[in-house]
Amino acid sequence: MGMNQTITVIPPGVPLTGHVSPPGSKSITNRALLLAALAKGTSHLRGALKSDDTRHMSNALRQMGVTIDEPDDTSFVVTSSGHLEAPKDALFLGNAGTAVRFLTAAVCTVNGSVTLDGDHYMQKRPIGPLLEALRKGGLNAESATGCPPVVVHGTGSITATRFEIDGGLSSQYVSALLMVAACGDAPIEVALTGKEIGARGYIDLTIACMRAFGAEVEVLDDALWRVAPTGYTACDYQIEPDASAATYLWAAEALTAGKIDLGVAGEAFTQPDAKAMEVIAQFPKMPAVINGSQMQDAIPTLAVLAAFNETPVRFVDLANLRVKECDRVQALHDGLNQVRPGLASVEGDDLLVASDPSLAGTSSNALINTHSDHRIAMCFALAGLKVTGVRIQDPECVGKTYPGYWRALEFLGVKLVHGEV
Ligand SMILES: O=C(O)C1=C[C@@H](OP(=O)(O)O)[C@@H](O)[C@H](O)C1
Ligand SMILES: C=C(OP(=O)(O)O)C(=O)O
Repeated sequence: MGMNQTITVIPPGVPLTGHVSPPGSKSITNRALLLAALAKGTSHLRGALKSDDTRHMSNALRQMGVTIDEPDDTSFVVTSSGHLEAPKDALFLGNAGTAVRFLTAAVCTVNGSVTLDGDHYMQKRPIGPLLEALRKGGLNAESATGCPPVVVHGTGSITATRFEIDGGLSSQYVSALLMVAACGDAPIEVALTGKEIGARGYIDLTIACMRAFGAEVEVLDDALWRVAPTGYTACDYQIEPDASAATYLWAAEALTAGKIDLGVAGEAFTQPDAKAMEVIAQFPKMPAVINGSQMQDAIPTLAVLAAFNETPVRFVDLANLRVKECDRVQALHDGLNQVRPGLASVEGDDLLVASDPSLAGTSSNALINTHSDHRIAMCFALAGLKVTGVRIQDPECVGKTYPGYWRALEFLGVKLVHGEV
């Protein structure tokens, strides 16, 4: 499989019904793996995601002396001395934003030099603000381009008492600093500067996970946190299913008027993208304006759903989507216009989806350039449930966060045709 491979989704013509569980949360798995690696002793992580992103995180931690066993498809058993050792080779982290950002801060605890690199997509994803914050905190972290590769020279201790971070481009910078802050020599304040950050819910996830591993985090106000120098304590940790993955199943259900049992109630999710459920439940009467800032990874799902809505939808506050695995505003625009010319337009960072309920049942010759972005592949498969002829390029890219995605659709009765371009 690769860039030349395609999957064509055959519209099922019937409501999709059945039981399909989304995999474990990527965001929580990568936080828990890191915190378990920073804790002395053995932690059992259950309900975890096994995918490219969590493989990159776990392999990097193994390179730094942490033992990670995988007794089954959804568990990691992490045994650590509580300290990360300098790795012999560079850490290769693919296109895993969480792994790159969280580890860039965490490896400041290493006594020695660490190089963190990713694939050519990752080498275009900005990390400058995080490096700047670490440097102002007295740490030595640099990159020639403002993107990976990053080189960190650690002394084995963190003497900073305050980190200041502009999280306007990515909330992951803030999460990264909060998590490493518990490993400081003294209490560390983490303060937001600059613009409002995107999905605050990811900061809540970070703090919840830190507390589960024994950290003490005080929320002083909505732009300031104080983290005590407790380090982390090993624990047994249950990871909830992935809310972003759930959005595709919720949307598939709405589009086909089906009934898909995810085995978990929407209200049970603590991840930001669970907010999309309320919007999906309104289909085909979705709101005229949808703000993407607090559920950014769900926007591709909602944008494709909007194409079948009764009325047009304007997606606003999407600047952050331009620095994801690809420029998602552009990729959604291009893909929707492949499905039917005129379906989408872009104004600044807003995406306007023209919407047309009569799109369902039509044919197209759409070839979706996914740019190897898992979310672009997964969301356009939804268009294929209603429009004949939608071909998704590089379908294996779903392995970043949802390796079982195509199997899940097949399990629900969707026929997929494999081909090549
Ligand atoms: O903290 C996290 O787990 C994530 C935060 C978000 O990134 P940004 O903060 O860069 O928007 C999100 O898009 C990403 O998939 C996961
Ligand atoms: C943006 C994403 O991932 P990350 O930033 O963790 O690479 C995503 O999963 O949609």
